[in-house]
Amino acid sequence: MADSTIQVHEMFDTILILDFGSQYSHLITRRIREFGVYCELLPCTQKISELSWKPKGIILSGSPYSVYDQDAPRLDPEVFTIGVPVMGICYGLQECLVSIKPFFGVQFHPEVTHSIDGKQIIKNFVIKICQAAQNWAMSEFIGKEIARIRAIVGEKGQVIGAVSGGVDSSVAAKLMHMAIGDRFHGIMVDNGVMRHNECAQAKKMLVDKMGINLKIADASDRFLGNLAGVTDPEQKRKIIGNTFIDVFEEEAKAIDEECAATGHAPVEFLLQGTLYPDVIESISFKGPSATIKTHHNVGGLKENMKLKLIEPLRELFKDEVRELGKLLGMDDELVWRHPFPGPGIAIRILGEVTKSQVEIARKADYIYIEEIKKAGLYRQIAQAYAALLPIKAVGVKGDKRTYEQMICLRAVETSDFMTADWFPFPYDVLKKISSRICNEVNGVNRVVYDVSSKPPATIELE
Ligand SMILES: Nc1ncnc2c1ncn2[C@@H]1O[C@H](COP(=O)(O)OP(=O)(O)OP(=O)(O)O)[C@@H](O)[C@H]1O
Repeated sequence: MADSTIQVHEMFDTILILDFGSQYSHLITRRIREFGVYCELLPCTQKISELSWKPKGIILSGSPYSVYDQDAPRLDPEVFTIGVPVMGICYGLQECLVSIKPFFGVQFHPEVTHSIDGKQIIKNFVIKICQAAQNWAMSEFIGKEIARIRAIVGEKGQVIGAVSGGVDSSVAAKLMHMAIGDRFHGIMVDNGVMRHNECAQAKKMLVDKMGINLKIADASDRFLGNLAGVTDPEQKRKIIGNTFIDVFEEEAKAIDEECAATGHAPVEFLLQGTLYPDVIESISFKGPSATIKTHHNVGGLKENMKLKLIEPLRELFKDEVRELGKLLGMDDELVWRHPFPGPGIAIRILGEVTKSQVEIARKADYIYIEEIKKAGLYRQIAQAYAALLPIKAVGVKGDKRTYEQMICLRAVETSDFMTADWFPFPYDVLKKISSRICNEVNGVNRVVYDVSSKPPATIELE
């Protein structure tokens, strides 16, 4: 993003959290945002003199280190000289003690929900002591972000972006549309392994209702052609990833040529729906010798695309993106959609991915999700899908013996997708789903429910 443009921490009073590597540091950020104050997390190695902005207050996080460890991370002493209140948590508190400067501190984790009144302690510090304004709200963010995008892109700039139909890229695309209209060119790639009606629905919502300039590139035959004969999960992912890049780059080139032919500026920017957890993951302190990993959302786009990244959601958490989606007029269906992997149904069909296998998996998945929604359980479940197991078993339909494949249902509850439990469905719901799938999906005579937690299983099958 261009350095000269105004950043979010310049638009809102901001609390700075310096991260010493505690696994809870991101929770401090969440807690502060929850009571309407903007905050950002930076690694503890951040030099205060190199900050281009002034925080309203600084919080020093905990750490897996002891302050007595030889390679323990050290605080920049300037933290105490810029005239803002400082609060230390655990390790952060001990760092303050070493510095013998005025500060506030606690020797426990107020940010975790188990700490009684922990949130209140943080709130008192941020609002009463730092006097930070409680104006961090998505309704405020929209206008400011649109102004920021306009400043970055300029009067004539053209932007492209991959839109999956998921909440992140859709919200990012909508913001772009509001900021620069049809100078944003969205590309949705139909990879042949999307869910039932997915592209048509996305078109209805994003193009017809929200007015986003979105092209749906039908490359389904190309993807399925490249996947023919492939059964290895990693191979499948790789093929889909590479095909995606090829298609996206071809479409981007076509848009660029069209811009040139119509006398418009060339495409200079690439929109990405990166969220704050990705940013935290890439910048948080992982020890003195750890290298910093950069996160790329649309991974693998070739260097020679030479596009500047534009990431309007990079300061937001998922629930903030959902709130934004609602404010921007997206319906609940889109805002609350379960995550869907880029390689789509291809990794939910074990073995070879063919058109007919995709049809079976797609239909079963549609019925499954429809019944989950009817039972009012969709929002309680973090992710649910039907997978196709290419093993055959004997069954009987009508008076006839069948020898057909199996559908495996998966549904999990989780707050962070790092660990997950299988969802305890009421029996009658499972019964209805199973009966509908066996009756309505040709080629299937058995339905099983996956009762494995993560770990040792993963949420997806491949
Ligand atoms: N079929 C597709 N067509 C166009 N872009 C896609 C497609 N699948 C994935 N992408 C792009 O890759 C990004 C990462 O995909 P991923 O499946 O990890 O979704 P995500 O990060 O949860 O975001 P979203 O909520 O937008 O789907 C998407 O945000 C989008 O930009």
